[in-house]
Amino acid sequence: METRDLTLLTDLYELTMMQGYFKRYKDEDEIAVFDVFYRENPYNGGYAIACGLEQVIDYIKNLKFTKEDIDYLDSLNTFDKEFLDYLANFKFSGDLYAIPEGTVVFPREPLIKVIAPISEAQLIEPAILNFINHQSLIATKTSRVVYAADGEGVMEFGLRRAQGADAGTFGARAAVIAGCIGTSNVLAGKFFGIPVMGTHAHSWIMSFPDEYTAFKNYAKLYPNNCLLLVDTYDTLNSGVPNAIRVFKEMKEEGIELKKYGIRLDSGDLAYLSKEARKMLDEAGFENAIISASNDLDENLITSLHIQGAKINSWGVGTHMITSKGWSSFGGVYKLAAVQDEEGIFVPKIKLSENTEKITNPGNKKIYRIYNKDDGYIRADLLSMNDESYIEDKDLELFDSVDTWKSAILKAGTFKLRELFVQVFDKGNCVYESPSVMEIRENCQKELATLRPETRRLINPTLVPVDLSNKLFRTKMGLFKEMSGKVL
Ligand SMILES: Nc1ncnc2c1ncn2[C@@H]1O[C@H](COP(=O)(O)OP(=O)(O)OP(=O)(O)O)[C@@H](O)[C@H]1O
Ligand SMILES: O=P(O)(O)OC[C@H]1O[C@H](OP(=O)(O)OP(=O)(O)O)[C@H](O)[C@@H]1O
Ligand SMILES: O=C(O)c1cccnc1
Repeated sequence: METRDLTLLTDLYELTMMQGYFKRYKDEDEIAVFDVFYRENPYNGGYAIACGLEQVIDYIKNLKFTKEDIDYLDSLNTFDKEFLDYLANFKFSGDLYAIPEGTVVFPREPLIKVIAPISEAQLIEPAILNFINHQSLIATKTSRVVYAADGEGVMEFGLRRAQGADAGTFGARAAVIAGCIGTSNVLAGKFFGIPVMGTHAHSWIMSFPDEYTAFKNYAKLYPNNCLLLVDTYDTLNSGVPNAIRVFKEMKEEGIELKKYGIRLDSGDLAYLSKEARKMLDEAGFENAIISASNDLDENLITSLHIQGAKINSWGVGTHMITSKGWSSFGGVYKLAAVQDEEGIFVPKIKLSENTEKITNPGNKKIYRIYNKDDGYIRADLLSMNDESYIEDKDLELFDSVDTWKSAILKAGTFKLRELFVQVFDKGNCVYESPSVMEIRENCQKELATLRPETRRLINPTLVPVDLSNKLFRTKMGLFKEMSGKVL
């Protein structure tokens, strides 16, 4: 897709702090480590899906203050000439590490780590959080809807109800990554190379003198993709009989309908789908698809399955694209370390009355630990960047919240994988994003590494995100040092 200049997509306080850092350090900024992480799984689920990295990459690659940007900032009467001259030559010069898109992730582990001069790292905070928070939320919501659909295709229909054009378009990207088979959003199809699909609206039926004529015209025009919306007048007395009449006539005329069936968009979807299934089967159209839409979400789809609904294709819009019921992913960007004169990263901690909100200090990395026998994720391990762990040595894990809890994993019972990939090296992009359809495929594999008990929609078993011995000791040391101290 075309690149956009989003350099001013930041909060004013980042720029005012930047000017302060600039005056303080002049030639060489202090190098800082910032972590992007979230604290609570959306919908009280068992996981989230990391999404939005490609947009972070595009944004950072295109960071550049234009003359118009500088003139605008000048007009705010807040920034001096020396600082504006510095901005005019600004380029991101830092490193960035990330968990690849489509990976399942858990609370309190960094999805992205930025190591950069503090002013640069500060500027990019809001945009990074904007991309990651939005797409990770929609991807996580979608994976729940797709889970409920249990192998039946889910089409993303949300554009018209999304909170703006970006939400509709990047939301469609996230939805396809998390398992939707396609989207009705044509711009998203063009930008991201994802399948576009759909049926037709009530207006098509209403524009003809009668329902039969509307169906017939549609079927003749689109014999390869002919899902007829049957609820405009009377689903069982008019819509389904007219659809069957058209399917029969097309057959008699020797026109093969490839993908065909009906869409239900109102009324009791369980009852109507069962009745429609009987009518279609009796007429010899056993392979006709029955698609349903109308304010669906994971709970309604689950309920419709329990009710024995004969629906085998789902169109989901409003509730998925707006993540109804969980309005924000809640991702944050927190300082974890600063580099001293010797180049050593000095860990920093943010205290809180709420132990869950105390940050994990230091320049860190993440190991994912899989059970050797069944391949499921056993835990994630946050460690300091200079530590390394191997599979043939026992592994000690400390709980990151209830720090008195620890466990030892026996060597040979687990497999390890480091989650971070390097994305920027001294300002140069060293990572190529896979295509959206490749990320989608990878996401399916990722979801299969979650135990069914973690994937379920209600009261899932949580995956622990633990600390290494060194990180645990660093955290405790800083905690003791800082608490009670008036700073
Ligand atoms: N069998 C069912 N069990 C639970 N919920 C259902 C069932 N069938 C439909 N629903 C849901 O009930 C809600 C209301 O649907 P209904 O069609 O009655 O109202 P509506 O959307 O206001 O109708 P209309 O589109 O005709 O204005 C929708 O979210 C729909 O998905
Ligand atoms: O219910 P959602 O999950 O948001 O799915 C998208 C909805 O958008 C359309 O309705 P709309 O009334 O906008 O247009 P229509 O005339 O095509 O039904 C469609 O028929 C779905 O009901
Ligand atoms: O193609 C469809 O059926 C469709 C597209 C957008 C919204 N609702 C339905």
